Amino acid sequence: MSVLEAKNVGITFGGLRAVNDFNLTLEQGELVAIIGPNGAGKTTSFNMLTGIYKPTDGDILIEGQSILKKQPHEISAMGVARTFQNIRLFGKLSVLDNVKVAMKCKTTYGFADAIFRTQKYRREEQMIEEKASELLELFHMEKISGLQAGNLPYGEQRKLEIIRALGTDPKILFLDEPAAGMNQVEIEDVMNVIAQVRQKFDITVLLIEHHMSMVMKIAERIKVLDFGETIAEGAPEEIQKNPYVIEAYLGKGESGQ
Ligand SMILES: Nc1ncnc2c1ncn2[C@@H]1O[C@H](COP(=O)(O)OP(=O)(O)OP(=O)(O)O)[C@@H](O)[C@H]1O
Repeated sequence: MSVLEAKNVGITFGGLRAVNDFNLTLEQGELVAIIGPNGAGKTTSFNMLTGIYKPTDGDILIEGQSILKKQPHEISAMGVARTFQNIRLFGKLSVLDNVKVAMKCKTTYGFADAIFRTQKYRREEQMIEEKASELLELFHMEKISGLQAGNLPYGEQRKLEIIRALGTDPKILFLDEPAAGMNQVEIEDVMNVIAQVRQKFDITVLLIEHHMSMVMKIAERIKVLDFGETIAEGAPEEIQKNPYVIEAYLGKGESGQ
């Protein structure tokens, strides 16, 4: 069974057809990218796939189950995690606490357990602390785990967002422009992080990215949107040669960033 299946999905805002006839199948462990010019419908598609927007038509299945009637937190519990275009960390909290907060959705203790610090509460809190520390170690951030997240360099904040998303044990990770605003060194770093995520966690990754050189290197398959329509889908080498893509996107001076 596919991890995710979007069938003829579309959404209309007022009179504007933002995404039309969007179809996508993700298999376990795949890394797929969505690209397209500004306003093409990439983020809107992400928002539908993660349950933030309800499509006007079509269906979205995660492991065979429709998400259309589910709330975002229920979809998250089905194994969906995402990062956003804009950084959404708790700037005043430590790096470690940021990861721990993201993992709270995995706890089963109640309010009373927390107030009375029951054994269940202490056991789960310790498990979270250990797992968050392991994740930070894996991505070489353990030495800065006590620093305030808001004081980290930009690239490290973006990396921390990916680690937070991983803390929820996702089956599918949606990354919305993980390399936005990064310099070349930071881009290389985030590419390594994504490669490591796939090696160590066997999860499916769908990403939106404007840095074409990065997309071409790491994606196995690319879907290209333009004015809400899919204009091409295929392996990076096919996409690079596709005349519609060149006209819509690559030809507008956004390649090779
Ligand atoms: N909540 C909304 N209400 C009305 N229109 C919207 C809404 N969200 C998106 N749109 C419109 O839908 C279209 C697609 O926008 P979207 O943000 O998905 O594009 P994008 O490909 O992610 O662009 P960018 O690369 O600039 O982030 C745009 O015309 C946008 O103005």
